[in-house]
Amino acid sequence: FKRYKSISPSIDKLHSELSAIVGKKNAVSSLAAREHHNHDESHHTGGSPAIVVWPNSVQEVSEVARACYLNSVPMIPFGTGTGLEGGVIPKTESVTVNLTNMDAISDLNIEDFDVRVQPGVTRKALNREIRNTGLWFPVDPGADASICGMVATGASGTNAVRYGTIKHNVLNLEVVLADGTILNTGGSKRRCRKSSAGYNLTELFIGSEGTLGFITSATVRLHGMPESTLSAVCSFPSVQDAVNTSIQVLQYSIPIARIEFLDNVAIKAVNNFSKLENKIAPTLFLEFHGSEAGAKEQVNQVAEIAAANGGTQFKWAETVEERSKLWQARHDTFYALLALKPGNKGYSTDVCVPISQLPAAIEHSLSIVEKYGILCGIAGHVGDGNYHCLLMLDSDNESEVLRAKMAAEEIGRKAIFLGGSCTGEHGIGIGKRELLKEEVGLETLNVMKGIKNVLDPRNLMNPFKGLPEI
Ligand SMILES: Cc1cc2c(cc1C)N(C[C@H](O)[C@H](O)[C@H](O)COP(=O)(O)OP(=O)(O)OC[C@H]1O[C@@H](n3cnc4c(N)ncnc43)[C@H](O)[C@@H]1O)c1[nH]c(=O)[nH]c(=O)c1N2
Ligand SMILES: O=C(O)C(=O)Cc1ccccc1
Ligand SMILES: [Mn+2]
Repeated sequence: FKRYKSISPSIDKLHSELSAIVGKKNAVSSLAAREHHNHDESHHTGGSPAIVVWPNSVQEVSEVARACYLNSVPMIPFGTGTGLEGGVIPKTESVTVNLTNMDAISDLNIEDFDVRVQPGVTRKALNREIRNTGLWFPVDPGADASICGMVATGASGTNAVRYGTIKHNVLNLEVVLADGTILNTGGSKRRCRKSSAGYNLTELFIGSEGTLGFITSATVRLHGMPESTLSAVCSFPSVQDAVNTSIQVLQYSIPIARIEFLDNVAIKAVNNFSKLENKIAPTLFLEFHGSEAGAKEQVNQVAEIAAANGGTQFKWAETVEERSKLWQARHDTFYALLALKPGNKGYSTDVCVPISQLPAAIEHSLSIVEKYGILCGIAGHVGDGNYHCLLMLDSDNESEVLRAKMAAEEIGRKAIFLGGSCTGEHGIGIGKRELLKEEVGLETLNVMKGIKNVLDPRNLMNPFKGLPEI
């Protein structure tokens, strides 16, 4: 294989220093390693890292950070690379720190419903490990992402309407700062449900996208498995009818576990990709958790609301297999949509609005994609007011790339206008830095920059991501 030819001699010096810390085979500049770490699952592109390192412990992460810090070389934390905002893509000559070798699950406290995971632990791996405890970890982005990566992006998924996002499920974080300092955001060994002690540094790191430091372990909450789980699909005459149903379900405070919207394009894509036979119509995928009687009561209430909005009778996923096929199809919607136009890339939007504004926001998004002539499928965690338009684009078609970018920006801007956010769960990454400014305002942005400056004064942690330029 070809070795990386550094543009600065300091990279070669740093490479030997890193090899001394993590071992030669864990500090690599081969083309394969560099290419493996030059993309995520988004349409974003950029460069490759100069060196990739695989530390095996928090001490090694700290020493790696210290070496990069002293050599003034940028660092990029890398989880499972499933991000949708280009967060792991180098924009400058950098060292990528792949944290997946650190994959311990420890401190499982069944009575307290909590556990500690290192960055190599994915949400599925954790759930496999604890399957016999009667507990589970509910935060479920479509991909089998690392839990620490989910913390870094402020992720959520289909269960958030009932169980919260990652933010509501983190109790403490161990982090390594750019200069190698190791700290616990809530204090060493803290794992209580509540604390009013000092500033909330745990939340500061949630959604920090690798720009403040490395998350080297997360203490997260677990939940009891429900006694009864019922899943169903319901289709509606219009997008508005489906969305109104989800708003009313929330207004009645029905503790629904999952309420996911797919538009016609997404349903067609999912049918093809996952071999399902749903009616091509605006659709809700639903799930109810509770005692047997409790789940049934929720079903009756939601069925009544759906019927009042013109919804069809529920089509039930009867068996465990059918149920997991249904939710796997929902989790694969991104790839199902991409498969509609092979060779195309998907530009995903991720707006989140107050639920009362969902109908206006979705209607506006549909008018924007029509205006720009972009093929788009919509999938949404409508119970949270969060939905994604996947804008399909041929990356060789300059006009289409530009039109998709403009459409995504207008969709984000409208959400901000409606009191919402340009990103509910994917993060700012490379593409939404200007929207962040519009969303939070200059004063707030300046405080963010001040915090960044204190934690990372040399701007070495994942530069050109998250925040607009300092
Ligand atoms: C098909 C499909 C479906 C979905 C999604 C992706 C795909 C491909 N996602 C997006 C993605 O799974 C989500 O953003 C994950 O949180 C990313 O976790 P990774 O470990 O892959 O982070 P990845 O390695 O991609 O990194 C993402 C960002 O976090 C930083 N980072 C990663 N690990 C870190 C660590 N230990 N310390 C510090 N920084 C770190 C990186 O530097 C980067 O900026 C998603 N998301 C979502 O919220 N809801 C959803 O429904 C979906 N659905
Ligand atoms: O499936 C999801 O919820 C995602 O976040 C990924 C995605 C993005 C855009 C369209 C469909 C799915
Ligand atoms: Mn999503």
